[in-house]
Amino acid sequence: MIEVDHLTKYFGDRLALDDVSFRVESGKVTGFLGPNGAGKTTTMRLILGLDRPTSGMALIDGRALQDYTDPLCQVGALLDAKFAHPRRTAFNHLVTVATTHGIPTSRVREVLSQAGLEAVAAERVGKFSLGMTQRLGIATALLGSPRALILDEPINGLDVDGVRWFRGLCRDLADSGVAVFLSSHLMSEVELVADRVIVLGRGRVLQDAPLGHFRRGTSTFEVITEQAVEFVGALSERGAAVTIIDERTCTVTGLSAKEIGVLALKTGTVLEGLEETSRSLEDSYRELTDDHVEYRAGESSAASGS
Ligand SMILES: Nc1ncnc2c1ncn2[C@@H]1O[C@H](COP(=O)(O)OP(=O)(O)OP(=O)(O)O)[C@@H](O)[C@H]1O
Repeated sequence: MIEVDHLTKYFGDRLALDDVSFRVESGKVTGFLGPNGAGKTTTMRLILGLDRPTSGMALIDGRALQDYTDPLCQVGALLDAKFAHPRRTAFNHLVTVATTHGIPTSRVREVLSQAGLEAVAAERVGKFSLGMTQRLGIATALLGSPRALILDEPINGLDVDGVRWFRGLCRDLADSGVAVFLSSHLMSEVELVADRVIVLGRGRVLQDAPLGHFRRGTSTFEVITEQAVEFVGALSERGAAVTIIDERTCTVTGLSAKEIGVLALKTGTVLEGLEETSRSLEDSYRELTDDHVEYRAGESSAASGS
């Protein structure tokens, strides 16, 4: 398990992380979402001991990563897509990392197979597409059979096959007890693989919940009735948010289907239609982070403090 405990990080006078705490549990895939500049990479670097926090700490199964003698067997990481020397072959890159960490070459063949890179093992890394480079980065992270995996934007550059492969890999690793922690700025990527989602905005945790929680918050119902005018009044009085579509149709959020049905019964409203029309998870994630976006198209510099 990865424990992040009250991490705060300043770069000069710039506050990048503000008292961030969460857990990444073993046996689960945890998505780490947030807009550009939210602090995802900074958090991952602090967990890996690549930067020092201003305050707080990050622990892997109760100890800082630097305190382990076999860090590669504790945490495998992919932070930078340009991690390998471009003139090395994929095989040689993996062998170099393996031998410097006392890992046998047989493990290199295993991770090449896991990453679907056997056919290109003898090719130079410099010729790899972004997707192949991501696969090699993930293979490298897997070398030490680690108990936790930290992957920064791993889906970036993967094609449809690659995403399917990655989803299966994450599931298998989590099922074998690994704590999988992966970042993205897109909910559409994270919802494919994650059990739990942590949303970061401007250095703060905005949400930390199972994926299903995001789905629950997105239920909208389309209601069709000849008595729409009266029923809209009753729905609003009951605290629902109602949008009138036409004289017979409205959409309702904030109530369950059962609550809408009971209200219709009580008010003598004949419902001709009651259908759930969920918004996408991406919509609810955008809504959550909208006030915390640091960089937007058309803005020349980062907004601050608002
Ligand atoms: N070495 C550094 N020096 C100064 N500021 C930094 C440094 N690294 C990160 N920052 C700042 O810290 C904040 C968080 O950056 P970080 O890269 O962690 O965000 P992120 O969520 O990973 O974003 P992205 O999705 O764009 O990679 C940003 O405002 C960034 O400019």
